[in-house]
This record gives sequence, C-alpha cells and structure tokens, in this order.
Amino acid sequence: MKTIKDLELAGKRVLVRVDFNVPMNDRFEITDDIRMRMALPTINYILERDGRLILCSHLGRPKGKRVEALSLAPVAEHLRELTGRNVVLAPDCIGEETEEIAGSLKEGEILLLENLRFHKGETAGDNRFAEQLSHLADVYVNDAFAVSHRAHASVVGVAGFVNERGAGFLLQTEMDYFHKAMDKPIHPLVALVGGAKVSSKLGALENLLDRVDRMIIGGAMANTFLKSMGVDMGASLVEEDLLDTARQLIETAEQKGVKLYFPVDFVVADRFAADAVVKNVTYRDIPADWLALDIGPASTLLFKEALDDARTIVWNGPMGAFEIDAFSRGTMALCQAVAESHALSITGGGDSNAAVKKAGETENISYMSTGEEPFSGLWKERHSPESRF
Ligand SMILES: Nc1ncnc2c1ncn2[C@@H]1O[C@H](COP(=O)(O)OP(=O)(O)O)[C@@H](O)[C@H]1O
Ligand SMILES: O=C(OP(=O)(O)O)[C@H](O)COP(=O)(O)O
Repeated sequence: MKTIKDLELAGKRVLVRVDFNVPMNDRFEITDDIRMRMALPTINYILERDGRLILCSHLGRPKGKRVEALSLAPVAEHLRELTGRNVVLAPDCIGEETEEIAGSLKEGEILLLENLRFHKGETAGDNRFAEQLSHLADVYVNDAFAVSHRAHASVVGVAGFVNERGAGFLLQTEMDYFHKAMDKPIHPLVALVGGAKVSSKLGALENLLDRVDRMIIGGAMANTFLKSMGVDMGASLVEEDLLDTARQLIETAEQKGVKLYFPVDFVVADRFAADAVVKNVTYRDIPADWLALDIGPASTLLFKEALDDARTIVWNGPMGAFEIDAFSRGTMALCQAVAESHALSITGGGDSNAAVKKAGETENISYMSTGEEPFSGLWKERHSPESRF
C-alpha cells in the first residue's frame, strides 16, 4: 500500500479525504472530536513538508442539496483550535471559486472544502464530480477510514484522476489493527457484539463467524436471537422479520465451530425511561409489556468468563441501553473486563466508544477504531482501501 511517506509533498496541492462526520448538539458544538484528532498526524505531516493542504469531508446525509445545518463551518472552527492554524472554509467543494481559493492558499494555511454531500455526485460515485474534485489537487490522500466502505466519488473515483495517491496515517493504523484482529489474530479470538439491531450488523456478524472462536451477543440484538429460539421477550425490541436470519446465523456458527453466548438474565423495565420500575429476571421470566434493557448479573459473569482467556477481542455495540445509568451496568462491567484482559482489544462504533469513555477505560483499550464497521468486511470485499494505492 502506497502511503503519504512515499509521496513528494513539498509545494504540491494535497487533497486529503478525511472523515469529519462528527456528532454535534443542537448548538452546533462538536460532542466527540476523536475523528478529527485522529487525522492530525496526517495533517501535520503534510504541513511540515510544505504541502498545500486541502481537506474534504462529508457531514451527515444532506442528500445532494445544500443544507445549512450540515455546513462544515463548526468543524472549520474546531480545526482552528486543534491545529492553531488559519483554516479557510471554501463556500463549496468544486467549481471555479473554490479552485481560485485553493490556488491562493498561503503557506501553512488549511483549506477545508464545504460538505461533499451537498452534491449528488458524491454519493452516486459520479466520475464527473470526482474529476472536478481532482482539479484542486496534485496529490490525493485517503485518511477517511470510517467512510472507506462507501464507493463514493471522493473515496474511490478521485484517486483515478490524480497522478499521485496514497493512504494517510489513520487509514494505515486502522488497516494494521484490522489485519491483526481479523486476518492474523492470536487465538482465542472473541467477538463481543451488541447494540440495537441485527439488521445493521448482518454483514459484520457473517464476517465475524468466519474468523472468531467465540461470539458473545448482547444488547437488543440478543433479543432477536433469543426470540428465534422460542424465548418470550415481552415488549423488548425484537426484529420480527429477522427471526429466520437469526436462526440461520446460529446454525452457521454451529457449522463453523463458533461457540455462541447469549444473555441468561436481564434488567427489565416497565418503560424505556430513567425513572422506570426496574427488576432483574431470568430469560424465562420476562413479563409481558416489560422491556429487556440490559443484561443481568449472571449474564455478565458468563460473558466475563468467555472473555477470560481471550488473546484478541473485537467489540462492537453495547450490552444494553447504557446511556441511561439504570441500564448501563452490563456494558460498564464488560467494558472493564475487556480493559483488564490481556488481549489485544479493539472497539468500533460510536456507541461502543462512548461506552468505553463512560467507563473511564479509554487508556486500557488497545485500539478504539474511528469506524462503525471495522469488522464488517464490506469494504474489504467490495473495494478494499488498500487496493486503491
Ligand atoms: N436492550 C436494548 N434495548 C433497547 N436499546 C438498546 C438495547 N441494547 C442496546 N441498545 C441501544 O443500542 C444503541 C447502540 O446500538 P448500535 O448503534 O448498534 O451500536 P454502535 O454505535 O456501538 O455500533 C444504543 O443507543 C443503546 O441504547
Ligand atoms: O459516520 C460514519 O459511519 P458510521 O455512522 O457507520 O460510523 C461515516 O462517516 C459514514 O457515514 P454514512 O453512514 O452516512 O455514509
């Protein structure tokens, strides 16, 4: 894989695709800037080598229209604080005016292009749009791991229109950890998966079953699996249309010799609210109209045991509705177990990383991926970032 270390940068216009798709509150304050901070090594490296730095990113899903609430202006402001540099926000990401601004960029300045997804061509992977973007650049660098599973113009197409291209440091680091965990793991390799839905992680589950020794399934995702095995989940979140899929996944696991772990008890509540009535029950005693919102203490113990001798752990998705303290215990306990393990531990996904933060264990996780789908293998099969450089 060609990296920015292999590229001549001095005096060149370097277009870097970053993923600055950061969460913001309703006052447009960035609530988690990890994706921005993780891009700093690439940003600093290019500036230190006298490259003319042009950053491009998407934010949210404006669907090809200009949406002021999804402007990158707050990101530009925060980037100023993070880098101490002058950050110019272009009014658009393509076109004459943007090209002029790019041309008059002063040394040490950073140009941030406006939201790529204000143009339909971005998500459509349109070559004309990719070519227009490439007019801004002599060199193209991809450092946007979190969006690398998408075949969008700024991720794939643009690389074909420049003479020089390479991967940034974040993309390299993410790929290194991905290989360590997925291609050459030290066994036992244990996956801990949870979160809201089976549907959004189907690819990840299938991919993981080819690689792991054990898979622990918690969160609302476990509800669908348990229901598929005949457990009455009361009013808990269940994806009824995926019961067959869940059964198939259980069968696949059996065929592949992957040991599956499901919750055996739950924290249930009469409502999804912080002040709900809450109790612990076994999987046999979930009352009708009540919701399973966290794994119970017996499940926590069982899951911790399954992690005990793991040498590699990949974790995506919380064990319960951890944002509410009453339902956070399972996730916090597992987080601690992962942090205290002797395994190479990799977490991915906004909520899982937020849970690690909430548990105060960020220092004790080997690597917190900026990608939501580091284990899905989707981009690997379809358009591996490595194959482009
Ligand atoms: N048992 C449950 N019932 C309802 N929601 C749940 C349950 N377990 C987890 N969740 C919710 O799942 C969400 C996280 O899911 P997901 O987006 O799949 O995770 P990640 O962002 O880590 O990939 C959290 O908001 C959490 O509240
Ligand atoms: O945040 C992202 O992905 P994620 O929500 O899966 O973490 C990426 O920026 C991709 O965004 P998208 O899912 O709108 O293409």
